[in-house]
Amino acid sequence: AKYKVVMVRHGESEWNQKNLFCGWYDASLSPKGEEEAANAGKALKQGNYKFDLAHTSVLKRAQNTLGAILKELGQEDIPIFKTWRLNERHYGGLTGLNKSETAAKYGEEQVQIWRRSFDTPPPSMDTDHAYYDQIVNDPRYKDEPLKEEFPMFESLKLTIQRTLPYWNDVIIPQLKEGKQILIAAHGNSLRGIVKHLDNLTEDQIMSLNLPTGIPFEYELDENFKPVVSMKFLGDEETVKK
Ligand SMILES: O=C1c2ccccc2C(=O)c2c1cc(NS(=O)(=O)c1ccccc1O)c(O)c2O
Repeated sequence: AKYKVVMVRHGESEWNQKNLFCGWYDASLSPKGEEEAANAGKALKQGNYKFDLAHTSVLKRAQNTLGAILKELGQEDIPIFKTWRLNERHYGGLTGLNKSETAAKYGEEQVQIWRRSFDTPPPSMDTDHAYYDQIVNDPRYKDEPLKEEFPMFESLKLTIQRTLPYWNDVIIPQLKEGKQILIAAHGNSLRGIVKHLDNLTEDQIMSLNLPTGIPFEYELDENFKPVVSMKFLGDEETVKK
């Protein structure tokens, strides 16, 4: 195929482990997540992958997944682009809540509505939220997003709408230049790219849960249409999961 691009969802975070909505909170990888990241690097090394550059989010669980992979590959010196547009979906006021707290606060039926909907947003993260200051005042966001576009909540639709411009305006031109690219990001930002590439419906993308720490490859034709979609890379055992 004319183009290839490799993507990987970051390894398990400490908040995934505790089943908390994480979103824009900058949680660390759990020990398991670190191991998943190293295994992803081993799988890519096995496949003899050579990257020219990488893209990731401004969140350390994705950045550290990328770092572990590049360390395994011995390619730690390639350019790394970090962008809020590849961040995880912003879960607004649900950030930091677990399953029972969410159901207790909003009711089971509201949870089911949120789970099933593409464009129903969670409640906003208000200024009194425990993590509001830590997130909004983070120096990483000094230049962007702009004040007026800084999200306080996101539906999956809104997440995809702010991820796709980065794919189209930054990554596609680099693919056209012949760059071999690795993207280490989050479940929902990667859903946006996958939905776009495979022209999936809202229901199809909502039922797709990308596994953590298992790289997958797209092979694209000259019009960036998939010739091979989501080919998982890894040892037989891992890929079979
Ligand atoms: O409440 C939500 C939700 C609310 C607002 C936007 C998106 C979602 C959402 O995407 C979601 C939810 C719950 C669960 N399962 S859960 O009810 O077991 C659950 C709740 C809270 C924290 C983690 C849990 O696993 C999911 O698997 C989801 O994908």
